[in-house]
Amino acid sequence: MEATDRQGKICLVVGGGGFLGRHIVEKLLDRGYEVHVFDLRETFKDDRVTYFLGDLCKKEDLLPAMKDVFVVFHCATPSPLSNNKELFHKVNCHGTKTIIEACKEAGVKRLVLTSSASVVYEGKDVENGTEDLPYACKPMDYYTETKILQEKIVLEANSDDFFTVAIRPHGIFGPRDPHMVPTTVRTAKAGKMKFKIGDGKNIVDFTFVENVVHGHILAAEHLEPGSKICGKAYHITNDEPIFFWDFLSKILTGLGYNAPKKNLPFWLVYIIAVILQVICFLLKPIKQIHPTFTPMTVSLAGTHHYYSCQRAIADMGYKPLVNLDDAIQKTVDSFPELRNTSK
Ligand SMILES: NC(=O)C1=CN([C@@H]2O[C@H](COP(=O)(O)OP(=O)(O)OC[C@H]3O[C@@H](n4cnc5c(N)ncnc54)[C@H](OP(=O)(O)O)[C@@H]3O)[C@@H](O)[C@H]2O)C=CC1
Ligand SMILES: CC(C)=CCC[C@@H](C)[C@H]1CC[C@H]2C3=C(CC[C@]12C)[C@@]1(C)CCC(=O)C[C@@H]1CC3
Repeated sequence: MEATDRQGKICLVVGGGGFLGRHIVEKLLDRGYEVHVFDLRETFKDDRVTYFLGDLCKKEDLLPAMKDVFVVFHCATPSPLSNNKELFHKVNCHGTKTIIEACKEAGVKRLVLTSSASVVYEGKDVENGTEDLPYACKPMDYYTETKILQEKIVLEANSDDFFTVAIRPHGIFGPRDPHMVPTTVRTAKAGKMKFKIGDGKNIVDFTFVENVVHGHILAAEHLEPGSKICGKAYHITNDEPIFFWDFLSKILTGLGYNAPKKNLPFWLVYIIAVILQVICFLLKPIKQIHPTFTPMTVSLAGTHHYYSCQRAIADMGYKPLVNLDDAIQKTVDSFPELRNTSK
C-alpha cells in the first residue's frame, strides 16, 4: 500500500496499551496512519494517538473508538501467564464476539486478530509445524483453550463484506516485553535457573516484536475483497528456530546472569510442576498462587515447538526485518533496569 493510500485511514488497536499493541501503534504512526487505541488503561501518552478507555467486552465502550475505522487490530488478552479461566473466556471469547459485533455495527470491514502458534500445541513436539495442523485437542491451559476458540470465532466471521485474518506469533520478545525477559530474570534471581529442563536440545521459535508487528501490518494491507489471506491463519516467526536454552542463555548472559549449565530430567520437572499445580488448586480458596513452573511452561522449556512461516512468505511477501542476534542485543540493551548489579 502506497504512503498516499494510508493517509486519512484510521487503524484501531484494541489492546494497544500492551506490549505488542503499543509496538503496532508506533509502527502504524510511522507509516502515516491515523491511530486509535482502545484499552483498559492509558499506559502511554502520544499526542498523535486518540486513546479510548474501556472494556472490550462492552460494545458501548467499543463503538466510539470504531467510528470511520479502516481496520481493527485485536491484540488484547488477559496476561498469558495468569490462570483465570473465567477472565480468559470473558475477554478472549465473549469479548472477541463483541468486537466483531461492534465492527459490523460501525461499518468496519477489516479485523486482524493476534492469535498464537500455541493453538496447535498440547505439550508434544511440533517441528516446522504448518497452519494445517489441527487445533490442540487437549489444550494445556485456559489461555490456549480460549485462544483456539477466539481464532475460530474470528476466522468463521470472515465473509464477502467482512474480512478477517489471524496472525500466529510464537514466543514474542523485545523492548517492553512484560513476560519473557522479566520472568526469565526473576527466575534466575530466585536461583531457579541453575538447570536446563531436559537435554537442552529442544528447538523453539522466538519472534522479535518488530517482526510480529511487520506481519500484522502486512496482513492488514493485504486484507482486501477476494484476497487469498481472508479467513486464514498465518504463522509469523523470526524463521530462525534456536535451542530454547541457548536463547535463554543469551538473554541471561547479556544481562550479566549465569546461564544454566547442568540438566534436570524433563519428566522429573514435569511431575513436580503437576504436583505444584494441584497444590495451587487446593490452596486457591485461601490464596492465589501463580507458579512460574507450570506443566505448560515446563513443556515449552523441554519440547520442540517451531513453525513454518512459508504461507506468510508466499501469500504476503513476509520476511523478518530483524535477525535473531540483533533482536537479542536490542532487547538486552532495552532492559538496563534488569541488569545484574551484584557481580
Ligand atoms: N507475548 C507472547 O509471547 C505472545 C503473545 N501472543 C498474543 O499477542 C497479543 C498481545 O500479547 P501481549 O502484548 O504479550 O499482551 P499484554 O498483556 O502486554 O497486552 C494485552 C493488552 O490487552 C489489554 N486488555 C486485557 N483485557 C482487556 C479488556 N477487557 N478490554 C480492553 N483491553 C484489555 C491489557 O490490559 P491490562 O494489562 O490492563 O490487562 C493489555 O494492555 C495477545 O493476543 C496474545 O495472546 C501470541 C503469541 C505469543
Ligand atoms: C522455564 C522458564 C521459567 C522460562 C522463562 C521463560 C518463560 C517465561 C517463557 C519461555 C517461553 C515463553 C512463551 C510464552 C510466555 C513466556 C514463556 C513461557 C507464551 C505462553 C506467551 C503467550 C503465547 O501465546 C505463547 C507463548 C509461548 C512461549
